Amino acid sequence: MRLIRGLYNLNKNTELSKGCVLTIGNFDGVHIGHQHILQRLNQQAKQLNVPSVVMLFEPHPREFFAQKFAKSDQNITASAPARLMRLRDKLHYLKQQQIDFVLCLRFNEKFASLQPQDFISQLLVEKLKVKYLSIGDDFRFGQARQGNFETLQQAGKTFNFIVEDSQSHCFEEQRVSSTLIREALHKDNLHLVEQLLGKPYSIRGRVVHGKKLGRTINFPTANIMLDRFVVPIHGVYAVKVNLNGQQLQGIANVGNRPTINGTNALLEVHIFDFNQMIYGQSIEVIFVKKIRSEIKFESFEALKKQIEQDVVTVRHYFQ
Ligand SMILES: Cc1cc2nc3c(=O)[nH]c(=O)nc-3n(C[C@H](O)[C@H](O)[C@H](O)COP(=O)(O)O)c2cc1C
Ligand SMILES: Nc1ncnc2c1ncn2[C@@H]1O[C@H](COP(=O)(O)OP(=O)(O)O)[C@@H](O)[C@H]1O
Repeated sequence: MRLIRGLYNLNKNTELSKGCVLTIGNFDGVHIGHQHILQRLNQQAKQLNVPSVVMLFEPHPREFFAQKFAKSDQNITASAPARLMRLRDKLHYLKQQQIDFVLCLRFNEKFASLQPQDFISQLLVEKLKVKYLSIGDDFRFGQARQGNFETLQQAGKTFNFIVEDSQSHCFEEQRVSSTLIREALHKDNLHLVEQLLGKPYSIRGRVVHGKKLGRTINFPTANIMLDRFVVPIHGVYAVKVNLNGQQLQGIANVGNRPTINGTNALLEVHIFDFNQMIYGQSIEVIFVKKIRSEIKFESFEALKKQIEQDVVTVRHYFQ
């Protein structure tokens, strides 16, 4: 899979010169609904003998508009939903789905105000030479969200490309969506989350240095920075850790660490029966079961006692 960032870099890929099959969306979570769409897209790619392309936007359009409204009127508390995953994780799963190209476009004022017809003629027809487009029937695009599914169907007839409704996928009679998964995470129903995602919920990242306090209480924790990523989970979890092809067990905390007056959100994992320096290495933390919420303890000593208990709980759970 190849990642193309920005339209400028599109022309450099000769493989795309004979056209493509395309789908457009945020693909937050790359859940089982998305997977159905991507499988169908790949089928069409094979049939038409062109590469498959996923077009996505950074920031997500809802994040862009939320920020824009927040700036223009301080009284409006606009907010976009927390993402299920960062771009790096999304790309990992899109690669697993054997997508040929991901086209990641910056969603800005200029893009938001494109006329629907320009989006179609300049982007879909001229640049991408789309042969087949899979899109939800609620998709809106272009200035003031004027473009819709019918606009694209009409354009398909004019410019000779197929437009297909990507259709909702249901799980136990509920439409699978990123919102449904966020709700299940909120209720700590990690089992349902796994069923909807088609894989367990996890976060990948590089281990960074922290305050070096963990080792003083015999609970060294590998820290993953979450930066601007507003995580949809919070608290203490039984986890599995993938590190260099090995799967280990451990316990993790996602939060601000109020006991030590932490300010930024962090993912910290103490790996069981493990004693190696792994700073700078990439790990994947798989969330298996929520143990408790994060608490502000009176002292670091009290926190240590609680973590000791948590470890007993998690070890017992894994047994
Ligand atoms: C299993 C576990 C549970 C934790 N629970 C809390 C908590 O409830 N409240 C809190 O303030 N910090 C909690 N922490 C975070 C600790 O404050 C943090 O790991 C410790 O300060 C070490 O930080 P360092 O890695 O920067 O040295 C928890 C950490 C772990 C590993
Ligand atoms: N069992 C373990 N679990 C997690 N990290 C460990 C473990 N044993 C050693 N380490 C190493 O120690 C580091 C964490 O120690 P800690 O004192 O918490 O420092 P920091 O504040 O930098 O995270 C990890 O980044 C890792 O390199």
